[in-house]
Amino acid sequence: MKQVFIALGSNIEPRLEYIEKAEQQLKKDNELKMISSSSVYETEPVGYTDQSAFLNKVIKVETTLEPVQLLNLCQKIELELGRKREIRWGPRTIDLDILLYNQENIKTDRLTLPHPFMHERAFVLIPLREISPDLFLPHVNKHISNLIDELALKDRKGVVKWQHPGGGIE
Ligand SMILES: Nc1ncnc2c1ncn2[C@@H]1O[C@H](COP(=O)(O)OP(=O)(O)OP(=O)(O)O)[C@@H](O)[C@H]1O
Ligand SMILES: Nc1nc2c(c(=O)[nH]1)N=C(CO)CN2
Repeated sequence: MKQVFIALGSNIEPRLEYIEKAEQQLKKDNELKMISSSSVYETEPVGYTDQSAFLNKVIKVETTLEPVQLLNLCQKIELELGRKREIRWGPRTIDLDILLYNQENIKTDRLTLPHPFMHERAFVLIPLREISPDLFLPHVNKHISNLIDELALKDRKGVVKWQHPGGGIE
């Protein structure tokens, strides 16, 4: 079994539904077991900023799927949930990014692991620290908490635990 972290994001309504459906689809796969799941965070858009706020979370899974098989599964779920590739870093019903696959380093046309931007994205690091507070990232030689400390304050402030408008905290 390989330990894998996956980031989920959505900024087209119903955002929470897209995230929950993607998680359910992943859980359905026989070769994948859900280990833990962060809270849902509401996050300011990064990169292309003229778009709605995202909901983001990070999950930890164990899987016997090879990295490319896991990417295929993630992309199949993105397609099923109506994901269209229009603007780079633009609005999306669902985005599934593989952050880490064991400690493997991979660089092919289709897949880069660890995810090339994960160490600089507050919307990834903050939920990731919630479920893996002692994580060390060999590819940047840093602990997760050091990476978060190094983020600009405004970037950290752009990531807040999301309150479901109907009541309880997610
Ligand atoms: N670790 C990874 N996880 C998911 N996709 C990856 C990864 N590494 C490379 N890719 C490739 O990235 C391509 C573009 O993915 P996508 O359209 O989701 O990018 P994006 O989410 O807009 O931007 P970003 O890559 O900055 O998160 C995919 O077709 C996929 O082949
Ligand atoms: N807040 C936030 N910003 C983003 C996100 C995302 O998931 N959350 N995904 C992007 C492309 O992967 C680009 N920008």
